[in-house]
Amino acid sequence: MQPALPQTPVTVLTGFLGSGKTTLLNRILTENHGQKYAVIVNEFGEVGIDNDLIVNADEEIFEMNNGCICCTVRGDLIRIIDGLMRRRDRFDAILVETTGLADPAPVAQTFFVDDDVRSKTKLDSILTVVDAKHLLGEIDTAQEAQEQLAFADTILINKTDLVSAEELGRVETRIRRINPTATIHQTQRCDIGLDKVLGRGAFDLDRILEVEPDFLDEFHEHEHDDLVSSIALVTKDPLDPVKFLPWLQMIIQRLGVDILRTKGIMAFKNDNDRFVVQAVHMLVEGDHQRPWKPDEERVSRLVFIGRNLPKDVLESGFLACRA
Ligand SMILES: Nc1nc2c(ncn2[C@@H]2O[C@H](COP(=O)(O)OP(=O)(O)OP(=O)(O)O)[C@@H](O)[C@H]2O)c(=O)[nH]1
Repeated sequence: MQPALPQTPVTVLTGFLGSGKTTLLNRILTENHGQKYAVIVNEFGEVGIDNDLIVNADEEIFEMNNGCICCTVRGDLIRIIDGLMRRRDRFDAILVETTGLADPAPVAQTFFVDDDVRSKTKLDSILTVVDAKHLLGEIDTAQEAQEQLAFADTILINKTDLVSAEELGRVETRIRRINPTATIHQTQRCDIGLDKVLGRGAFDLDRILEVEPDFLDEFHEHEHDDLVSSIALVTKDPLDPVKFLPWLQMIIQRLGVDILRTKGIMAFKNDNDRFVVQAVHMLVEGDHQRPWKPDEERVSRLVFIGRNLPKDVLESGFLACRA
């Protein structure tokens, strides 16, 4: 008889839109900790961008774009893990980054209710990243954000540079009302010793059963905020940065309450580098990322995620920024 292989540890990385999950993932993938991770990334919206924002590490990265991970969990996630497990000598642990709008319960549940997955993997931790600046404005309307906190065993209160000590205290108090036991760390740009968040065996099934008594039942119901949708804008024509950047600023100032998240990879005229724009509500960042590769098609992709987004206005404004 073959000796049983050790179960591969899995970390589920969750947190509301724009909280800092990819920032943490990039840290994990670039720091020198001697571990190799297989990464499963799920994102909201039909045009994939997250995969392009993850550092080009030598890791195995799988994208799941077709819908929300918590809804497709029975199919895609199980299939990907099954495929990974056939190559389990190539990595030490698995990271699953969920979309900002995912309920982590069905994701975590996969590691218990599917026999094959359960025998080969072990849920190590549900790690939730929080945007200290935006949490209090979002938490009452976003059921998913509450679920992400309730299920966490470790919480990073990130973006502490954007709030006062008093605001930070209010954020922590609110989190404690939802989850009194998780370990909480405060971070800027998710700067944390990785030994504090990975491989700690922090997941506690008994506690989860207290939060969600039907956690191990086969069909776990969960709800989404159906008003949140995404709009993807794409063009192969180069954009003029002198038109595009002020337009984006203006749109985000005007619609920033409803636009939860903006992400884009832009191809500007006479510019050999990819330009990445990101915004969480009205806070915008933009920078060159890396040169376009010779065989890479120079396509600009911009995704807005939010409520009541005026598609026609966004589309015509975007196309008017062509050089
Ligand atoms: N000021 C500040 N900005 C941060 C910090 N951490 C991350 N950001 C910025 O916040 C934005 C969102 O960060 P991401 O890591 O992409 O967030 P995410 O949770 O992966 O986003 P989604 O996957 O879209 O939900 C980016 O523009 C980051 O540069 C921080 O500590 N302080």
